[in-house]
Amino acid sequence: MTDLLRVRDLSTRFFTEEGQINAVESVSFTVEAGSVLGVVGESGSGKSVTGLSLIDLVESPGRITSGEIWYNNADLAERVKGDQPEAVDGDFVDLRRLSEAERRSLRGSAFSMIFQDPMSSFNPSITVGEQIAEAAEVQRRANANPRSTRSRTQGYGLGRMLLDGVLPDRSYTSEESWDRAVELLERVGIPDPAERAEEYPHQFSGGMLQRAMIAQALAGDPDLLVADEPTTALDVTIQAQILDLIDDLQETLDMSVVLITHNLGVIARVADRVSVMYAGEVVERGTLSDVFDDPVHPYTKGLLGSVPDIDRPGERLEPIAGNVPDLVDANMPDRCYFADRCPKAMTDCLTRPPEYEVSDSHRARCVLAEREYSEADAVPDERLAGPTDGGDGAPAPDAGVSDD
Ligand SMILES: Nc1ncnc2c1ncn2[C@@H]1O[C@H](COP(=O)(O)OP(=O)(O)OP(=O)(O)O)[C@@H](O)[C@H]1O
Ligand code: NI
Repeated sequence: MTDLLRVRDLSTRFFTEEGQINAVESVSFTVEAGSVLGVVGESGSGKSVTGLSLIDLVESPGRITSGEIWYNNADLAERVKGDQPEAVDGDFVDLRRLSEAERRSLRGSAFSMIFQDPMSSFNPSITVGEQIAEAAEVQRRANANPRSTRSRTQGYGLGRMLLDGVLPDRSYTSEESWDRAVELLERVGIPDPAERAEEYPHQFSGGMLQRAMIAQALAGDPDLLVADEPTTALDVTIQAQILDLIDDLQETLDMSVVLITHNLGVIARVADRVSVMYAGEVVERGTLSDVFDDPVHPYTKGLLGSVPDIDRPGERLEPIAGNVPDLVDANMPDRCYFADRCPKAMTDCLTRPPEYEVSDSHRARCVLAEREYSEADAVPDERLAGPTDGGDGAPAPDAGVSDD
């Protein structure tokens, strides 16, 4: 299977008054062409910021601070090669080394995104059909003249992303784009699409509007759709329908999907590959079966509810008690970020673990990929979970930890 995206050591930080927040920390993963990558993890683990980073939508005070995002696109590689040979490797282009204008021109056409709340993607005072036609129109014009995608900011999530603006009336969109909008609405399963296209967002149910947002995201025929909690706000039956739709579109349109969710059931239903995020890092990744049937990281096992208590009776019976670290750089311990919550923490875990290779397809940022758990090496509890260290990264002392 060919790769669509190869993400290497990507880090995204926010520079806030509270300090530097390491929202995404040296993350690597691959998105295969024509497949679904599920990104799962607790709230605050960096899933959304990872998705935004992929399509270059991180806003101030945040920015990508390092890493590479290699995108497989032979035409783009050919176009860029002359000016920027260092940004090209075969058919792959490192998006991070492209100009702002070049990256912008890929939004909507190469990459698109949908969110949890479709209402935020639509302007309430413009018909749904018109807004989808605008997205189609922008892509049509961009395709005609790839270097001139203009921006007009107005502030509706997806619309803004796709066209950076809302055109004031229908005269700006062509008949062709309107027809395309109706076709897209039909494609996402909206009955009577020609009539529904004339309606306003508030006339759509939540599920129907979610479908319409997907239609809008598909207007540019993207290679990659990033779907951030696309079904979280919907009731269970509708959730299943939307997931099936995304799965179906992924196959018939031969695009790749990055599906962000905290729901393992959602992942199990549609993902081919899985990245498990914890505290801004990908702690385990692999095929669905690598991660679900053969998890290595105690965090993954905890998420799956399969950490056996019998290994350490009487201790941490809750699979994953405690909270995700706050990701403020100064508070991040110089040890495995999960060690404080881990039922299998060993002295090895007092240094930062690399990503270990479990198999060709499977990686885990945990020493248990290499060795068995040993009771003899268990870390004394005083060295974990206490107040954060003094900043030099040394573990807290073994004795004399005060409780105040
Ligand atoms: N605009 C911002 N300014 C400052 N910090 C931010 C901003 N956006 C995100 N963060 C921080 O980045 C970290 C990762 O957030 P992110 O939204 O990616 O988590 P998530 O895994 O998507 O969580 P959830 O499941 O709740 O959506 C969090 O610590 C969050 O506070
Ligand atoms: Ni999120």
